[in-house]
Amino acid sequence: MSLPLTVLGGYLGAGKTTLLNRMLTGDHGRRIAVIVNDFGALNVDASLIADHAGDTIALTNGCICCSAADGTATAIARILKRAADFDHIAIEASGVAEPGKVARNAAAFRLPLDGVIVLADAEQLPEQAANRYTGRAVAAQLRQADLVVLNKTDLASSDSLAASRALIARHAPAAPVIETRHADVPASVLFGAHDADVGRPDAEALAQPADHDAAYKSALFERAEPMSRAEIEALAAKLSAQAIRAKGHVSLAEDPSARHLYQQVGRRWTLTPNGRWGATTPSTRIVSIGISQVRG
Ligand SMILES: Nc1nc2c(ncn2[C@@H]2O[C@H](COP(=O)(O)OP(=O)(O)OP(=O)(O)O)[C@@H](O)[C@H]2O)c(=O)[nH]1
Repeated sequence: MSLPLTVLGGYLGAGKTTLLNRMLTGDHGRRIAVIVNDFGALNVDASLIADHAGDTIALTNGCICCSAADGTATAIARILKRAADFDHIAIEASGVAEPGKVARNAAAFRLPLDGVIVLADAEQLPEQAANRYTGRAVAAQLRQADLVVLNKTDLASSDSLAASRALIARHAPAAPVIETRHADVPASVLFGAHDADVGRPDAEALAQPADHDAAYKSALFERAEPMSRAEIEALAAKLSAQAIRAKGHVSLAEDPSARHLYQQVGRRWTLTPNGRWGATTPSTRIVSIGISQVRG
């Protein structure tokens, strides 16, 4: 029995986990097995994924379209052993992965590809596309999309929204585009994104070797003692100057019993309560991804 596969791609912080959670909690009755791949040493995404009727398999340390491709194969094989328990497989690729390559790696299992959905950050896309380090990856991701979700329209200025639309039209001219806040895409659009008439992975781009593990560096900031809000602000200033994306949990001195979630995309960061520590020893662990390493 084979299960339809959806690959969620898109650059670091574009909203893939947010969209995945919508897929998992949507009122569509499908039981979804999930494979998530975080680039850094912590699989923060796995801890942010909503409760759902399927399984979540987390793959860390490497990008699943290149070095960790074997991990994907093992994860898919594990899911297929219990295929009767699921209706669908969703893979959230890391933010630096080429989702078309992830879909191609999964093709060995003869899973029907339901769609490659690529998220784009309406606020940051123009800058990411113009950046000499990130531009190629962002363009390749868009070219591989069956459906583009232009997300974070609430944060984007009218100029960056217009520039984002133009970039998508250039790199993914055949793909339908849906503009969203907080990846609010209806289930009817989420499933069945792959249509024979729309864009498909760019064969030339897929043939090129990728080595994202060499191009990007991930660093882990760890602190056992609780950190004050002022210390977090100072850390955020440093991280946002050096890292494209950072996320992790924070032990906040001002609110020691609550676990806090640090999320940073580009220069924008948030710190929000995220459950309690429970049996886990409170500590701060933030993984950052950038072109250069960040040390605490
Ligand atoms: N304001 C705003 N924030 C958003 C929106 N979508 C997602 N976010 C926030 O942006 C941050 C990154 O979202 P994620 O869904 O984790 O992004 P991601 O693509 O999974 O990130 P990586 O896996 O690290 O590449 C989180 O803090 C989200 O809550 C949106 O439309 N508007």
